[in-house]
Amino acid sequence: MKILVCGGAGYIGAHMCKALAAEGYEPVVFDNLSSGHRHAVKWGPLVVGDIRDRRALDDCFAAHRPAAVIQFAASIEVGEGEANPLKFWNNNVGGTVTLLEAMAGAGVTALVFSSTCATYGIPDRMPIGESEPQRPFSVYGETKLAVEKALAATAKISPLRYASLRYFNAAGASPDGEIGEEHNPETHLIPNALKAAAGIGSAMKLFGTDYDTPDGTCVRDYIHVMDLAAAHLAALRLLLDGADSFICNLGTGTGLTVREILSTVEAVTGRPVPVEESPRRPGDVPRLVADPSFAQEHLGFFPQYSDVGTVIRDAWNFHKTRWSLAP
Ligand SMILES: NC(=O)c1ccc[n+]([C@@H]2O[C@H](COP(=O)([O-])OP(=O)(O)OC[C@H]3O[C@@H](n4cnc5c(N)ncnc54)[C@H](O)[C@@H]3O)[C@@H](O)[C@H]2O)c1
Ligand SMILES: O=c1ccn([C@@H]2O[C@H](COP(=O)(O)OP(=O)(O)O[C@H]3O[C@H](CO)[C@H](O)[C@H](O)[C@H]3O)[C@@H](O)[C@H]2O)c(=O)[nH]1
Repeated sequence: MKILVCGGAGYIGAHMCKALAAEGYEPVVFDNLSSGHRHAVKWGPLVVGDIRDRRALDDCFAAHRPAAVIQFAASIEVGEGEANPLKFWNNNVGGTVTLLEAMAGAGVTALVFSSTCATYGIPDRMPIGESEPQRPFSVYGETKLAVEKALAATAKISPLRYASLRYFNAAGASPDGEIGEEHNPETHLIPNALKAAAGIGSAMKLFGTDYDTPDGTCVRDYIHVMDLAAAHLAALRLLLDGADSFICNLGTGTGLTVREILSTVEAVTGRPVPVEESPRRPGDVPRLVADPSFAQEHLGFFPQYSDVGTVIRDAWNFHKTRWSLAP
């Protein structure tokens, strides 16, 4: 059975394709390679195209006849969204709307969508449940929330059924080191800390040490990309079996501070992480931790890889090879 994976040449999408292939599905990647990598597409065909290009999508649906779509394609760098909001509205909202139109045209009714904890903004309660108000703090979060609204409205009047998965912080890499996180520029904490530990570039900037958290640094809920892929598979299976639409947080329920991550990076790599304490990064919120109860009940989702040592060991294993460091 073919599954169309939009954004499948990117970080999470590539891990998804590997997981799909391991379960006997054929992932067809549709990606414009704006931030993804041709070398990360290994488990099925790559169609180079843009989700804003209706004709390219129609041709792809006609050629491959996928049973469902998983939609990762987006602009994801929060700071870039503040500097260039129209790029984010055009790509994240315009692109996904065009994809929905093409799906309707092709008669494909099942969609798994990458949403984000960034749609919650600064939450009133912690951990964050799915019914927490959504008041995004960034253009990026606004665009993801807009897509969620487009999905809800479309599902009301059409056969579309969707799963909107609100990820917390994706991290880690395939345990065999075959694929991993290769954003450029990289803004995420764990790869940046590993880079600093490896002695590549200058010290890592630690953004904000005066938050109201146990050690003054931001708290996040890090989820291994393998566990994310497993949750997508579970969501996909439900939709293929005819389940109704649903919205689901994907996190572990455990919050870690930036300093806790840095000390685990030092323990795993056996190297110090040079740090430059810096002002708060605009758009960061102090604390984001998921309530994973619904994912547990609905998807049977119990992370297998997301303890922080495994997350960082797998990421380090991938980057060591990429940076040609001695084993
Ligand atoms: N990385 C995280 O921690 C995180 C957290 C929450 C949500 N998400 C969401 O998960 C998804 C995947 O994130 P990622 O970290 O793998 O990002 P990524 O940048 O590695 O992957 C995105 C992929 O989409 C492709 N793409 C972008 N615009 C496109 C377009 N118009 N047409 C076709 N392809 C296009 C890129 O080339 C890339 O391969 C995104 O939607 C992101 O918002 C990520
Ligand atoms: O070089 C760095 C990188 C990050 N951080 C800090 O580490 C924490 C985590 O930052 P990340 O950039 O790794 O992750 P975010 O929580 O900012 O980002 C996550 O949430 C975003 C929305 O807020 C998007 O969804 C994004 O894709 C997802 O990874 C933050 O306190 C950040 O300030 C640093 O101190 N130095």
